[in-house]
Amino acid sequence: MNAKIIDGKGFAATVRDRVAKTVERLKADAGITPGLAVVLVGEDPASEVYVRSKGKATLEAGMNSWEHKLDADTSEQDLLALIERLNNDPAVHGILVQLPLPDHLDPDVVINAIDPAKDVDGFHISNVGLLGTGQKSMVPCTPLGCLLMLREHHGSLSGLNAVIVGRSNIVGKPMAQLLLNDSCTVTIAHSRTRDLAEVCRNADILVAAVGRPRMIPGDWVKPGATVIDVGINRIESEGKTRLVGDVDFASASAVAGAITPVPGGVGPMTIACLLANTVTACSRAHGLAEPDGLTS
Ligand SMILES: NC(=O)C1=CN([C@@H]2O[C@H](COP(=O)(O)OP(=O)(O)OC[C@H]3O[C@@H](n4cnc5c(N)ncnc54)[C@H](OP(=O)(O)O)[C@@H]3O)[C@@H](O)[C@H]2O)C=CC1
Ligand SMILES: Nc1nc(=O)c2c([nH]1)NC[C@@H]1CN(c3ccc(C(=O)N[C@@H](CCC(=O)O)C(=O)O)cc3)C=[N+]21
Repeated sequence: MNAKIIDGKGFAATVRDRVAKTVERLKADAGITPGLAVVLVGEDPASEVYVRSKGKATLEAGMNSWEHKLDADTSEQDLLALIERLNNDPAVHGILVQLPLPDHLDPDVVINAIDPAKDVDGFHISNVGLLGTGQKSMVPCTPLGCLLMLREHHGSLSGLNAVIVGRSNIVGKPMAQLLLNDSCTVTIAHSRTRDLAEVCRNADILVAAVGRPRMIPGDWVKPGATVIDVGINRIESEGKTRLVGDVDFASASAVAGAITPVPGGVGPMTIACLLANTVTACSRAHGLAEPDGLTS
């Protein structure tokens, strides 16, 4: 193995520490405690795990945390009523509605009901538009975490060829916007892309956000490239479930210059950035200076 392993877990601990220090300052100087409300509809086991770890991380950073667990058959009206209540609650600075939602709920309607200033996921159309035009917004946590790791590793990203595999609204598209804002030359690939292997081989920065276990092998990776593996896939191996990414780590790490592992890469950074966004939202709500190094 030649690649440097980008330690997302370690970097996330640093970000969380910075968040905790900012929270302490907000409490001491302004008497404000940032607060995050997470809404979970239904009983998806993976979502329950994420929601629990988000709640734990929020409390550890010294912030207030609220979990709203609703039945799988909750009506749109009831969910929108809860969001309205959280929008109007001054103690709540961030609202996250865990995705995916049950099929009878339209995620666009639900997300766009969140006050954009409290939309710590950065999924509201206002935030998407602000990011797309290079204005101050709330930035989606997973792409923000990837960007912070890339900047930490490379310094400037200007002029680098970035290829993102995946065009979802929550990962691929905002990742492309952020890398474009940092002056990368950006290609977004997806399931209809022709000769994906060749497209990937052109990447100085390769971001995989597909949801297919170990889909990207080492011979798609340009020697020395930086590989960011967003994929979180649960697979059965030797009678146990384990997590693997969208990149075949064994072969890719022999070629890449640097690579994020799964677990311990992008996932922990996502949670750290959620905390960072909550503190940013709180600071903006009170007209206070924003914490340094925690936004795009
Ligand atoms: N670490 C973290 O914090 C997070 C991890 N994830 C993980 O990241 C992965 C992606 O998530 P998400 O963006 O929500 O997924 P989506 O399913 O919404 O999007 C997947 C994308 O991959 C593309 N794709 C599918 N198959 C292929 C293929 N064979 N070749 C090329 N492209 C393909 C799809 O193309 P098309 O549009 O053409 O269908 C689509 O654009 C998942 O494993 C998810 O669990 C997600 C969020 C946070
Ligand atoms: N509104 C919304 N916002 C999200 O940000 C959101 C969402 N919905 N739905 C689901 C995805 C997925 N996601 C992850 C967060 C942390 C880890 C994480 O911490 N992973 C650990 C491993 C955790 C484990 O062992 O299961 C790691 O990669 O090391 C993974 C995935 C956020 N998402």
